Amino acid sequence: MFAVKVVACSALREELRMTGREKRGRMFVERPADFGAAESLGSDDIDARAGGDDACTSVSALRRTIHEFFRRLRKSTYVLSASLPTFDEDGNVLTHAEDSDDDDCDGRDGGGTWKLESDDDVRRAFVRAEEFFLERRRSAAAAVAGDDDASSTSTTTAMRRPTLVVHVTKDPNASPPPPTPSYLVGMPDPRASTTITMLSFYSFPPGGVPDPERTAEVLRRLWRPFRALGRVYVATEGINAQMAVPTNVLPAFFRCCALPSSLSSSSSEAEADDGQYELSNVLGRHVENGINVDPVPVDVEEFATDPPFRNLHVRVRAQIVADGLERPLNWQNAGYDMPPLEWHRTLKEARERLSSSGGGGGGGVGDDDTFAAASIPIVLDCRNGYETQVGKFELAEPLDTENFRESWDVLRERLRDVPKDAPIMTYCTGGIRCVKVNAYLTQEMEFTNVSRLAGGVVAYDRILGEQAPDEEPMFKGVNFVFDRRLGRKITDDKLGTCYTCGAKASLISNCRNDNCHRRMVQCETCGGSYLGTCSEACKTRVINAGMAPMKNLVGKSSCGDGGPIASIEDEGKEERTGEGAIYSSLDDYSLAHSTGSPPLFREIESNTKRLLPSGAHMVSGSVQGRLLTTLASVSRGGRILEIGTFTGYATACFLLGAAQAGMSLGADAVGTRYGGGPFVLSLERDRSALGLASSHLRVMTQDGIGEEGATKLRDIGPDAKDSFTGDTISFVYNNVAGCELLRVNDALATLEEMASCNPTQAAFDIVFVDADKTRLIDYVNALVSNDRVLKRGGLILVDNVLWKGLVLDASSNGYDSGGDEPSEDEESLRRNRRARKLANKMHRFNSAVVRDDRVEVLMMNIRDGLSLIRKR
Ligand SMILES: C[S@@+](CC[C@H](N)C(=O)[O-])C[C@H]1O[C@@H](n2cnc3c(N)ncnc32)[C@H](O)[C@@H]1O
Repeated sequence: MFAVKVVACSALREELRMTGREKRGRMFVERPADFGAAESLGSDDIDARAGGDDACTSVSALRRTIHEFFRRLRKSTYVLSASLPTFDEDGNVLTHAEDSDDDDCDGRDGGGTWKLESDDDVRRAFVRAEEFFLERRRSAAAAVAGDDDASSTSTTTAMRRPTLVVHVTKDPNASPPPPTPSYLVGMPDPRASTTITMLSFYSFPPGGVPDPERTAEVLRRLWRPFRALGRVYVATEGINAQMAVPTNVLPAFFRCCALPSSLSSSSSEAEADDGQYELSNVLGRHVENGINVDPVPVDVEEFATDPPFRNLHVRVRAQIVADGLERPLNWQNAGYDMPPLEWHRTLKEARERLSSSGGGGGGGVGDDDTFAAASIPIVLDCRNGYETQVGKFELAEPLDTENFRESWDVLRERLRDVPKDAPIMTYCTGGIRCVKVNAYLTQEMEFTNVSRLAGGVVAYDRILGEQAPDEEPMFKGVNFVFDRRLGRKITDDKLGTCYTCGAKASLISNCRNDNCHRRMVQCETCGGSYLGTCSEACKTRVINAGMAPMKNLVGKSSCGDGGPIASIEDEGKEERTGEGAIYSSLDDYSLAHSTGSPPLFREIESNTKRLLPSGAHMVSGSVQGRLLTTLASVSRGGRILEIGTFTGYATACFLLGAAQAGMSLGADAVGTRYGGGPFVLSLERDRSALGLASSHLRVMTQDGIGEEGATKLRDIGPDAKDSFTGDTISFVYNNVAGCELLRVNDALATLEEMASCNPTQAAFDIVFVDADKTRLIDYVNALVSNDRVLKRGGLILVDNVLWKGLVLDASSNGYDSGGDEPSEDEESLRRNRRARKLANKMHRFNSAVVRDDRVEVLMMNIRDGLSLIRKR
């Protein structure tokens, strides 16, 4: 590759509105395979060779690469010229032309530059550049050899490419660019805006969007000059947009969206026919209720730290709101679009009528008869349950759906006995969902007096604030919105209940543990103390993962500032499986879609919590347990060695897997320690643990792993801890797999002994190292130094290799075990120091084992980290 500096002249930059990044830079041009041999050639040879080469060195190849580089460059509007870089006397690359903003555009055929008009010009340019580069390298080398004082800076700089500077200048003969569209004339630079405005709009144009792909393309191009970000969906039924636009260009943006027929803004030859495309058919006058603008713009710095959108995504979708309806309805026939102030008045009067009739009043919802007697409309909140939790209109009934598709069944049920002429008023966040709801009520359910809040709660909030600021809003609490703020406070009422402590609350957030991400209402106090997570477990995970501090959700005066992001895609997003379950995290989801653990294993876990609670966290648990069973079941011989039995959870998992392996291998005899066959040997030093483990395994082997065994396990009492009196105990599971629990003083010593002089014992397929985390490398060494204990090709499993996430920090700087944290008490300080020390050790082990070429390592980020180490 040739590295080439490319520079666009200022006139082009201005015309094409290039950003700093786009106007100059380095690109790479393919280099002919034998070009490097030029070093040994004289300049005549080089010239001769250049004529014969055709790889990169043609005008068209160069233009193609340049075109990719400057995406906005219009073909046939520019010319190319080249020059060599210039150097100062210290050897620094000057290349002043590329750094100057006032370079001219009238071609460069003097002063060290030459035109690139033919393929020969290009080839010669590269040859010249190569020759120049080699020459500089030779003289730099000579300078270093001949003069010890020659600065190394000078040497390296002289050897550094670019070898060529290519100037892209405006072609004076090119036809003039199309006129700037009227809406862009005089528009300020959007980069100069100090605030960003959030806005949303939708359109269900009569006749639909004729060509969604083409429309999406046009919108992308049309909105590019505004530097707008957001998510826009285009479907045959319409357009739905959530956007962030620099505030200083908003008026121009509105003018652009309202254009009757816009596309005179085409900026490349490929776009020449855009003028034919009537954008007014899909935008412009058909944007329902205008553009909903958030009245409180976001500061650019704040926006940049946590942007709700990173790009402008204009995507084609089957529908702009997924409705799940079997047949499409006519979205033009969707009841009365009630302006916000009329809506406000109607509700207020209804409230007064209701209270003077002795009915519910306040925020209550009466029965249909009371409402009918007082001529109270049925007000339906058509948002999902989680949106309604923190705010709603007085008198409104939530549909309480999990997703929009559920609305139809709920509406049928709710309105079954309601007279067809009863007044029904519907609302949602921005109005789009109610277009569909009201079309359904009108066309499928034949209601005749249906209205919807024009522009939804967002428009109501804005228009009431602008036009009737003294009115008390009929909407109480927080309006849930689908951008990073999640909620916008309309009144101080707290309608929600804190997920964590049960107090009244109105802040909505998503749990900061990415694996959980539960959407929840949480009070400020819990938001702070749980670091934006939903539980102690998630908080620990976030701390261990070293996540950046939470955005200041707490302490913000309104939900309109700060808080995590929810995507617009959440709207109508399905969170269910076909069976109707809802999952709050990926962990939950994966668990639910894995075969469950047998009932007996659940009881082993709960017995451990009950009888040896201080060590309960050490149990492998269901997900890892399933993995252990699976690995054992596919092992070559079903022979497993476990180091660290504790209460026998993993032992039981292995025993089940070993038996499965034995059955699929057609083993005809029970496996034993010395004779081979499916067998689990587990080493442990703690008698109480062994007492519980042996009780668990006895039940497993006698009563099975199902409900019968589980019920028996519940009867185990504390005395089981004293039941292990000898040194060993053996079991047989399913007449195929043997199991032995062996009490040892030190598992490492036992292992080293087995590895050095135990030829009679049959080797194992898998060794689970789950004890004594400080000497892991010694365990691995004992297992890989010969094949007496672990078969060649066998697996070593090492648990806790992520050490609660602390290995991350240990890897970046190493924990300072002497560091102190003034706010912590002595005990937690001591625990922290120990944890960090162990994290350092674990990190050293992980680093050493992955470099050991006797093994291959797969570290899995499950539970506390499990490494699968295969002996080569
Ligand atoms: C993490 S627990 C094992 C958990 C078990 N494998 C499971 O998943 O259910 C570690 C066990 O190793 C035992 N242990 C620690 N160091 C040991 C050593 N040097 N020799 C034998 N056992 C040891 C501890 O007593 C403890 O019961």
